[in-house]
Amino acid sequence: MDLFESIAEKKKRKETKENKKRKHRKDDQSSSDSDQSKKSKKNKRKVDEVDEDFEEKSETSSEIGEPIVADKNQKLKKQKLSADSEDDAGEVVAANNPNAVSNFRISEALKAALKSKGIEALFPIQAMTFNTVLDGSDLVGRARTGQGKTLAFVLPILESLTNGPTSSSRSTSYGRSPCVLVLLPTRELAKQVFEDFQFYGGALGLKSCCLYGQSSYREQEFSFKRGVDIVIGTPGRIKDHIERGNVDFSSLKFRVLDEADEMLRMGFVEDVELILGKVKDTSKVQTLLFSATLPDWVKKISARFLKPNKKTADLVGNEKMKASASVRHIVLPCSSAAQPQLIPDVIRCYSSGGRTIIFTETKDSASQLAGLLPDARALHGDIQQATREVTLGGFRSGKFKTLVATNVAARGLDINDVQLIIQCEPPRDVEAYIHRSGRTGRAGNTGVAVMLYDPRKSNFSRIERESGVKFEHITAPQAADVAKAVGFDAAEAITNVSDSVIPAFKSAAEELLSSSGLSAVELLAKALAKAAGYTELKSRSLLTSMENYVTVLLETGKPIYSPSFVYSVLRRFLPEEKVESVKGLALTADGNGAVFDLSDEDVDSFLTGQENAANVSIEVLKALPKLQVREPSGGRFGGRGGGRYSSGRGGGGRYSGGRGGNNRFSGGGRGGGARKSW
Ligand SMILES: Nc1ncnc2c1ncn2[C@@H]1O[C@H](COP(=O)(O)OP(=O)(O)OP(=O)(O)O)[C@@H](O)[C@H]1O
Repeated sequence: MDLFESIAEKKKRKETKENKKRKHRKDDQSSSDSDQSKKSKKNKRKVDEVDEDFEEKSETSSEIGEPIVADKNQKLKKQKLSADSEDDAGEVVAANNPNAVSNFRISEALKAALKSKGIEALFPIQAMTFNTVLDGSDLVGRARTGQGKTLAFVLPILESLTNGPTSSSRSTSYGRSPCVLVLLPTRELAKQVFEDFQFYGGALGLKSCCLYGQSSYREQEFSFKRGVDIVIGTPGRIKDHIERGNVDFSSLKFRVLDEADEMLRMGFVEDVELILGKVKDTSKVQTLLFSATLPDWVKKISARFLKPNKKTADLVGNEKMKASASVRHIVLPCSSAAQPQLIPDVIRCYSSGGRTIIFTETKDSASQLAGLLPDARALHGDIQQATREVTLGGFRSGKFKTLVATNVAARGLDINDVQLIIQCEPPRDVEAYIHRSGRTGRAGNTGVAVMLYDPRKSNFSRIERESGVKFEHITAPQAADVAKAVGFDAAEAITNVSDSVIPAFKSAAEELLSSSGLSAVELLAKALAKAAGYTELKSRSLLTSMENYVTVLLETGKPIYSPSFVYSVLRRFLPEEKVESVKGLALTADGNGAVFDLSDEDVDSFLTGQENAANVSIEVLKALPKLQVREPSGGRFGGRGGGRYSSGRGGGGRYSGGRGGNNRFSGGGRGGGARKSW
């Protein structure tokens, strides 16, 4: 959304969106207004908009196994489908679209289940790997976030068990042992994948169960006693059941590691290895690994679990862009103190009225920030499981629109209408950035990912380099931006108030008009601001996004090599307490200046004071210049302290400043620090 879109343009955009929704509602009248049917609307959009050229992707992970190459000639023509001829549309999809479900060995029951979700064609990763899995190969699959990797293993496994190679040897007796095991890194993701297996597997008469911490052992033990086909869960609880002798994984036919790189990381790999090792004859089990990120180190470890003739399907390959290509990747300079005031404005300007997920590095900061933000809840590992489930359920159903989470929500979670991701600081590693920003812009939708950073402490150039993202640089939304973003909705809210209120409020309105000394337009502007939740609008600085601060540039006519020199210059003509009040001091990339924030009431003393200091110039900035990036000092991502300055190597980019105008400044990125627990 262009921040500077006029209200009229926004009205037009909203009407177009409403018309589209009405059109989808017409097509989708049968579906109940559940999250699933919202997904089917999204899926339907996907089918209507299918227009994929299959190119052969160069394989980076060919060492992991023989690459699967899509049929070079598979070209899908643009589907111009009229929404009201739904059945014809289905035939049209089948005739022209090689990815149409009917072109794959998928049973009628499973086709019907897919159709009920609005799925009539497979996504590329699914189409590329379906036959490989159904025909019995081990597989490593990589596709960007939100590209349908879950069904890429769900569908062929279910078909194999009911109509394919493993159907004849599958037990259907009471008390049977499971033949499929799916391991995931978090409870929420385990529940989400379980729901897919329960829905699609249930359509084929298969039983699934979900195992994760702080859930009832008894129910799980009953499932095992009755017999279950598919077990989905997190390693800790699965290991517990093995140690209690409740479940026998010796005759598994499928082992799946979803978010495989996370599952093979320190802290999981030992349990994963113990669990997968329960299979008696590994020649009889198919092992599938999927993730949007597969760092080089995964190849070595995964070789322990995969057969020599394993296959690879890699839709990311050598492409520079590893993160979601349907997301706007934005960086915004902001001190941690300014975040609670800034974030509500970023949400108003960039969430398009949808859901927002905010990521913090620690559980405490997630809880604290959630407590400071309107309509927000926290999700992290210290929260009781029952509360976590209520929270996530409430977020999915729209009871509240802002979720503040640690990395427990970074991977896999597929939640409808997440329009905005905010990261409070650059994450520890590029994989976290890719997965967090991938909670939006899924299944063909677009989204926005805003990463806040402190120019003095942060360095995101490595994330930019390793993710292939070219960050869009902005500064804090200013009053005019916020008014533009919320003005339309506020105007609509006032327009929608029933005329029946006018007689009751008319005299108060006339009294207000005559006594306020303001014009009708000025009073209405106040009413709009109040309807949007604002009683005042403060300006924000460009460097730290602090309210009632401004950013200034100091130059001395010669190069400036360190912040301490700047403080010594300021002390020549300002009292100590004024010098100490300076915030966020950073050096410009050209080495000739320094920028820092001042409170509004101190600006005059700095500007007049400069006349008493030779060759010193101070000016209030309308936009940030390129800044020097603080290099991490030591370790994989360096420490938070120390660190050298270098002329902005990374992250230099153009940005649309809060007050408009295009200027250049370079980004910073956070130094690392110990791995945070979730
Ligand atoms: N063939 C399809 N047609 C339409 N929608 C689909 C199709 N396959 C999956 N989807 C939808 O796409 C969304 C993303 O799917 P999924 O969560 O499996 O993505 P993913 O690649 O696993 O993402 P991540 O890497 O973040 O885990 C889900 O809402 C799913 O229902």
